[in-house]
Amino acid sequence: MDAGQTYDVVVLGAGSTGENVADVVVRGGLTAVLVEAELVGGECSYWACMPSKALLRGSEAIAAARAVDGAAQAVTGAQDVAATLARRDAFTHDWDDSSQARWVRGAGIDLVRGTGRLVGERRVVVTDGEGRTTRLTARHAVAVCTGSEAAVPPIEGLADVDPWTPREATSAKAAPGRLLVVGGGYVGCEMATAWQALGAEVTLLHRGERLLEDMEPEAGDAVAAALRERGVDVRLDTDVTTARRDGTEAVLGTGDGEVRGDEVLVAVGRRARTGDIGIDSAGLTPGEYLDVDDSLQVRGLPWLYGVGDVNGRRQLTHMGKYQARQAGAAIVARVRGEQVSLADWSPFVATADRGATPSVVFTDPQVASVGLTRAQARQSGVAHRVVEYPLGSVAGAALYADGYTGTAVALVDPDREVLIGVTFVGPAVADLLHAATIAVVGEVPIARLWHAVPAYPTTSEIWLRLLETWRG
Ligand SMILES: Cc1cc2nc3c(=O)[nH]c(=O)nc-3n(C[C@H](O)[C@H](O)[C@H](O)COP(=O)(O)OP(=O)(O)OC[C@H]3O[C@@H](n4cnc5c(N)ncnc54)[C@H](O)[C@@H]3O)c2cc1C
Ligand SMILES: NC(=O)c1ccc[n+]([C@@H]2O[C@H](COP(=O)([O-])OP(=O)(O)OC[C@H]3O[C@@H](n4cnc5c(N)ncnc54)[C@H](O)[C@@H]3O)[C@@H](O)[C@H]2O)c1
Repeated sequence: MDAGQTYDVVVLGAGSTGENVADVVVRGGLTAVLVEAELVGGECSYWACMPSKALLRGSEAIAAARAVDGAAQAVTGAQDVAATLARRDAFTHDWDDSSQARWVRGAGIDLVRGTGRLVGERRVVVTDGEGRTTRLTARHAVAVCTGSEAAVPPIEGLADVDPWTPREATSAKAAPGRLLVVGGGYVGCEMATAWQALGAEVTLLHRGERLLEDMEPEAGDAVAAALRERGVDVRLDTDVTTARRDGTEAVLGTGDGEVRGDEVLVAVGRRARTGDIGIDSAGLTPGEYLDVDDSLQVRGLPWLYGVGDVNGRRQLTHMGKYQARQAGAAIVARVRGEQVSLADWSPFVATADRGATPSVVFTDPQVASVGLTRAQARQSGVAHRVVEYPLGSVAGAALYADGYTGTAVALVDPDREVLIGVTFVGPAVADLLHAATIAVVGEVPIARLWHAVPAYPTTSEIWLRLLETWRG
């Protein structure tokens, strides 16, 4: 054991969240160390957002060209799978984190490689691959940013089929012949889209009655229809209860009989990566999400913060980075003895986690949403009026793709006349989303939105159509 080092802030986990906590506190004049067991950059850079979107982008570009008469005639060949995988590898830097490690050091943050564990209040011990240990003490705060890992459903025999987790699905070196996907959420829908386009025969097994069940129903319906049109066998209301290998084949048992494939991707959500990080030394239960307040401080432990996927609030890269900015600001302010307001929308709290979280599912069609869905508004008793409009009727969308079909659903608070939720479903709707996020977060009155004039002929004219529909 070395003599140990002391920093103002010790950050456990150098994923996108941890990197941002460290950066914000160092910019605030504190010292910080990042502890990382695997790759600096975490899940998003190497096994999640970046590789999955790189896998999806090629077929999306081809579909966009095929949807424009005149351009479609130029698309005469098939997608080059090897080149697509090579482009994916370029985005992950071949799973080499040296450029991100360089950024960390350049930002004035120290980096200790190895597995960190809490061993008491503000104390962490890091063990590297050779068994060497480093003791770290935080003067002010430890930020736990250890993320999440794939949840494993209780399916009898599942371990025997050696299933893919999202990590294998985003880093595979070749398309499987037949891929069985269990789970019809974000990962299931995106990876079914990607691997079908790259040559696999995909069966998507989803136990619910609709894909993307937490979103507006138009989303799951449109994505299921598009997947089926591309040849994916989408089976809804299908519970997988058993799994086994029959020679090289994977066999999944469902209420409707057996399904056979070469690989199985299990995509049924996440669990907190807190199982072996010593949180029991702080009186917390290993394996559970960290219970934090809006400044991301663990309740009852003022020196401990839980930021990003590890608190289970919103498991999205941009929300982890947002939480990191808010938590970092709160840590710096508390060290300076300044007042930290926990009021909604203060500089120290992650209010947008509740009711204003944007997300995009990068299927084709895409699903871009922020704020509440109809079902969420109903469940929480929030007064709302629904305004809908077909996206394909907007001139910009019709120009974008022949036969463009899509939907916009907006929820308006009828008393305050502000937007509380917006969902767009359609090709290339991702970049429509930020305007909606600004309207929801800014609580921009409908009367003022009439002055936000969309350029003609862009798909953003959907805003005008929604306002006209609201007015009636
Ligand atoms: C397939 C897939 C696709 C996704 N696509 C998107 C997307 O398009 N957009 C989006 O916004 N979100 C996406 N997400 C979600 C996104 O990946 C996560 O929300 C994000 O990576 C969480 O970041 P984090 O820093 O909190 O955790 P992580 O990225 O998991 O980082 C945690 C880090 O902590 C390290 N660590 C853990 N324990 C220890 C320890 N004891 N000691 C030292 N280090 C430790 C880990 O090695 C890791 O580097 C996707 C997720 C998946 C699975
Ligand atoms: N584009 C993006 O932003 C993006 C992409 C991928 C992942 N993510 C993030 O990662 C998270 C994890 O993605 P995910 O798809 O694994 O989770 P998810 O929560 O989106 O979907 C999981 C699905 O699995 C089903 N399920 C749960 N337990 C099951 C069981 N025992 N058997 C069968 N089905 C079961 C659920 O009903 C749900 O439909 C997402 O919630 C999201 O936060 C984001």
